[in-house]
Amino acid sequence: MQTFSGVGVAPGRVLGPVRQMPKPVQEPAPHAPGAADIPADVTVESQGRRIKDAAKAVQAELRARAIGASGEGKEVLEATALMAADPMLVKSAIRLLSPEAPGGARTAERAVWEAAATVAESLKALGGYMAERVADVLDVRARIVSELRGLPAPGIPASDVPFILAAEDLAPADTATLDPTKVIALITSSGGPQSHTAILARALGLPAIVAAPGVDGLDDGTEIYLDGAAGTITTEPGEDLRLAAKAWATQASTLAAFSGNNALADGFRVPLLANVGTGADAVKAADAGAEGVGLLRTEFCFLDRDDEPSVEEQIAAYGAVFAAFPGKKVVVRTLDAGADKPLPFLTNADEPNPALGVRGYRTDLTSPGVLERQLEAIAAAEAAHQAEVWVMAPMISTADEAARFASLCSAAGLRTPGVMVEVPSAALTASTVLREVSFASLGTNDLTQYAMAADRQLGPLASLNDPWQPAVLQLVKLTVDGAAAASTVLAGTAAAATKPVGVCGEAAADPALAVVLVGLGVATLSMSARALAAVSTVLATVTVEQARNLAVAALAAPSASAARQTVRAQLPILVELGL
Ligand SMILES: C=C(OP(=O)(O)O)C(=O)O
Ligand SMILES: [Mg+2]
Repeated sequence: MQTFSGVGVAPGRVLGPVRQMPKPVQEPAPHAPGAADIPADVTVESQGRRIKDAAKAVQAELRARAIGASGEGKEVLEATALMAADPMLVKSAIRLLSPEAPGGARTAERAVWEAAATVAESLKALGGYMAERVADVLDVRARIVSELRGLPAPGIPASDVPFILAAEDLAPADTATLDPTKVIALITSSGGPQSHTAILARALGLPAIVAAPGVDGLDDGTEIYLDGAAGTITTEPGEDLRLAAKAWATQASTLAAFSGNNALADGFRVPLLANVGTGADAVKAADAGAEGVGLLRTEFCFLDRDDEPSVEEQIAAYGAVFAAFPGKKVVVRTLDAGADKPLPFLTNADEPNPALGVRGYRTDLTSPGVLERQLEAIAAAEAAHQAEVWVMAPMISTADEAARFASLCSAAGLRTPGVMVEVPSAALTASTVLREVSFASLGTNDLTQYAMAADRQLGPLASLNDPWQPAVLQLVKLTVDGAAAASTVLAGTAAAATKPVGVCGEAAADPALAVVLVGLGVATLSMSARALAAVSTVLATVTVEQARNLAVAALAAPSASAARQTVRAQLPILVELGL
């Protein structure tokens, strides 16, 4: 028996076989003309056959997976399968094997790599629908090269049986193909509690542990037990752990669904909203009872793009979200590109320190016009739907930035501008920042990383990267107090109404921390739809006065773990529900 420990980021106790996420495909070395790395018995013909066979094998595999898939996933697999046997790709790769090819003969792997790059370039130049196929060509290229090398195909492994996905870390793009009926839990050797692996796990309701060194070395098929609340992983689980997993499965299915009208024990209303990335997410969130959307991560609509989406494409993407929430609030966040979410048309991949770089609202400095076009699209989508649209900018650091963003919103006809408070300077100066806008939403993921100077993606810094850190709770309090002060200063003016402060960082999805946030004066909580039921069930057990007392206790604690323990000890429902 072996045990591993990491940081539990999504609760749940499950048992199952491990499947490792294959490592990303490395670019084959360029073949230097005249170099003797192609053995004499390897003929152009034999290499050509290898390429054809590899392309056919990839196509057959994708077709087989398409048969078992449905909806959007099926379409993607079918389109990629077609691309795999594209004669243009195979023929141009075979041409590059010849010693007469410009630059000399290549290895089969290198020939496929370069031929696909050329196909991708020409598709990109054609623009529109063709340009959207670039990602498929590059995916096919990686699959054919892996097949030639005898390595497993890149991406989330296909499997007929449910499994626990192990990886070093997951990129946001990997997550598009993750099938929650097959992947029952996630474990990673690196990644922090606020990394996108963690966010995804919570969105899908999958138990997850990050920063567990060694788990990326577990053999495929090894049976493990994991406890996502405790952050522990055990191989060769005994009868006691099997029973624990069974008990959790029974309990999880009995948690009451969210009623869609969240209130504390004394009737005090705290609307629970959802964090979404696409129209499909929004539909699921509405079905789960979300009272609106507290964070539409617009960059998630365009993560696979390397050019700016047109205004029409944006209108369609945002409209799909608004359509799911007629008459309800939808808070749209303008593009938050950079650091863990690069968008090639906005961010520079060579920045030495991307988390402190040109990201979020700051990309307006280097790519002027993109923000205005996005606001135009949001306003047009709003006009076509019934949702009550609020708009906020990510990574606002100063009152001047807030004022400029508000004037851009007003020029676009958007009436409710706001800011994310995720940079400590914005929390510290909330009383002036909030004078410029109508609301704030605390992004506790980034607020924690910047307050603690700890990269949110780094496993070894996970204990610093904890929103229970009293320093982070102080910044939440300063923001709420600043918003109240801004409202008082503006008393008697048209902008005097109380400026609401919500939370849309992952802190809101932790039911115990949600109680503290409400006690600190936060007006709304936004989270992945999966967390709504647990958070509302726990909030319903406290009055606003009790929540305030727990907030005082958490603020006074000397450490994150002491704050967590103090509060959890007062919330017996957590143990009852296994949270
Ligand atoms: C909600 C947040 O935004 P993201 O996780 O997308 O950076 C945050 O930083 O808390
Ligand atoms: Mg953020």
